[in-house]
Amino acid sequence: MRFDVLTLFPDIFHAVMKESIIGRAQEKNIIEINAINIRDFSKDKHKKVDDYPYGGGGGMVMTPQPIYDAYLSIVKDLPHKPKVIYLSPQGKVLNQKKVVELSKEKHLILLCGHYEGVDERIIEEIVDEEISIGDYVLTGGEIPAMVLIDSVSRLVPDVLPSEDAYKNESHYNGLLEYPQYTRPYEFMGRKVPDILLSGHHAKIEEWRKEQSLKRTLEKRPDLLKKRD
Ligand SMILES: Cc1cccc(C(=O)NCC2(NC(=O)c3cccc4nocc34)CCCC2)c1
Repeated sequence: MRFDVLTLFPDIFHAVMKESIIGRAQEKNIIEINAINIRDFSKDKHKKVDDYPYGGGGGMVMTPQPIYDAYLSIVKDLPHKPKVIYLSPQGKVLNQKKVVELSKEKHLILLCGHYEGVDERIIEEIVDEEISIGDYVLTGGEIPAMVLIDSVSRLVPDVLPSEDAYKNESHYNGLLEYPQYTRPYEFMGRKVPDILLSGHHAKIEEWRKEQSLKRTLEKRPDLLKKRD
C-alpha cells in the first residue's frame, strides 16, 4: 500500500515513519510512505504557501496553486486517480470501520492542512473525502495523517508480525480490552487475579469477555450501541 502525504512539514513523517512496525513494513516494501513538501511547488519567489483570507479576519489560508501542483506531480503518471483524503475538522470522525474500508485501497493521497486550512477550491477540485480524528483543535493535519497511516497500515497483510495477527480478528470486537497482567505475580502488594493462573482456558476466556463488557459499560457505553 502506498501513502503520499502532501504536507508543509515532511520531516515530521520521516522521523516517525521510519520507526517500529511501520518502519519495518516500509523496509519489507509492503508499505510505501512518501512525504511531499507542498512548499517545493510554490511558484512564488519567496516560496509562499499561504495568504490572507478574502473577506478579512485573522489567520492565513493555504493557497491552492502549490497544493494542486504537488498533487499533479503525484497523479500525472498514474493510470488511475488515487483517493484523496483531506484530514480536516470538517471530516467524519475516523473509526475502525472506516479504517478497514481504507485498508482495501492500494494508494491513498493524504492532504494535511495548516494555518486556518486550505482554499475551498482545492477541496472541490481534488479532495474525495474529509476525515477528522476527533473534535479538538490542533495546529496541523500531520498528526491526524499519521494516525490514519498507523491504523490503516496495521491491517495491510504481513505488516503485523504473525503472532500479532490475532489482533485483527478478535482484537477489535467493538469492546474495550480486558485488564492485562504480566510478571511479577505481586507488584506493590497487588496480585494477579488467580483465574489467570488457573490454566483453565475456557474460564479465562469467559472472565476476559466479562471484564471487557464490564469495562465498556462503565467507560464507553456508547460503544455498545454501535455493535452490529
Ligand atoms: C474542532 C475544530 C474546530 C475548528 C477548527 C479546528 C482546528 O483544529 N483547526 C486547525 C486545523 N485542524 C486540523 O487539521 C484538525 C483538527 C482536529 C482533528 C483533525 N483531524 O484531521 C485534521 C484535524 C485545520 C487547519 C490546520 C489545523 C478544530
